[in-house]
Amino acid sequence: MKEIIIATKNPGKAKEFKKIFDPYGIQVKTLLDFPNAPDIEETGKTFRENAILKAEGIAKLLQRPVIADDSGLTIDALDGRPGVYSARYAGENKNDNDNIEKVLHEMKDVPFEDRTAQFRCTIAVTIPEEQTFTVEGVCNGIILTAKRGTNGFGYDPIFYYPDKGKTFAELDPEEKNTISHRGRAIQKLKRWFTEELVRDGGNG
Ligand SMILES: O=c1nc[nH]c2c1ncn2[C@H]1C[C@H](O)[C@@H](COP(=O)(O)OP(=O)(O)OP(=O)(O)O)O1
Ligand SMILES: [Mg+2]
Repeated sequence: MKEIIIATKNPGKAKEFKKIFDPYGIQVKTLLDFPNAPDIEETGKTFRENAILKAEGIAKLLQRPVIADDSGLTIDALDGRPGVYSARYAGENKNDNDNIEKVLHEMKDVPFEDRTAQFRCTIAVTIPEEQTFTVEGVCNGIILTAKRGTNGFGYDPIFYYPDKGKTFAELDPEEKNTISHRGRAIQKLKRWFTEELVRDGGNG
């Protein structure tokens, strides 16, 4: 079986990658399987810079092809915040719920029509001694005034997707993967992981 390393410590992301790669017979390992993996500092100003930092940092250590995902929420009424700070918006030791509460508080006076937002994901792929490339995915939605649903992770309970009439936390995992920023970015990698990965770096 082919195997790919995803340079993430986020269990929600790990689950989504596993579900998407499983039908292709590709086994996903994440940094949750490598407890000694270092924390790569996300010092970049863009999702792309941070995704590259994580993919190249871990590929260098493991000397194997590595994928990294840097993602987050950009809210128009907040001038694009939380953006690259999405994971630490309420502070370094805060959790998903604290981040949601901070966003809801900052948006308490913003009317429905101005609550537009985007989930954004950049995926970087590093092949050691060869190259790094990136793909991106975006998903448009609206920030609700209270949480709805219990699936997913992160900001999913307040991200409403009008086409489905549901928040991301109300969607089934499969349904989320077909429309999400991450699912869309992974779609763009499909040729790479169905052809190239199998040919020359899969460690299968
Ligand atoms: O589908 C999503 N549904 C809800 N929230 C999401 C999603 N995708 C990203 N997000 C939020 C979670 C976190 O607040 C930030 C990602 O930050 P980001 O640095 O990329 O990930 P992370 O620090 O959680 O794990 P890691 O860096 O080890 O991959 O955006
Ligand atoms: Mg992170």
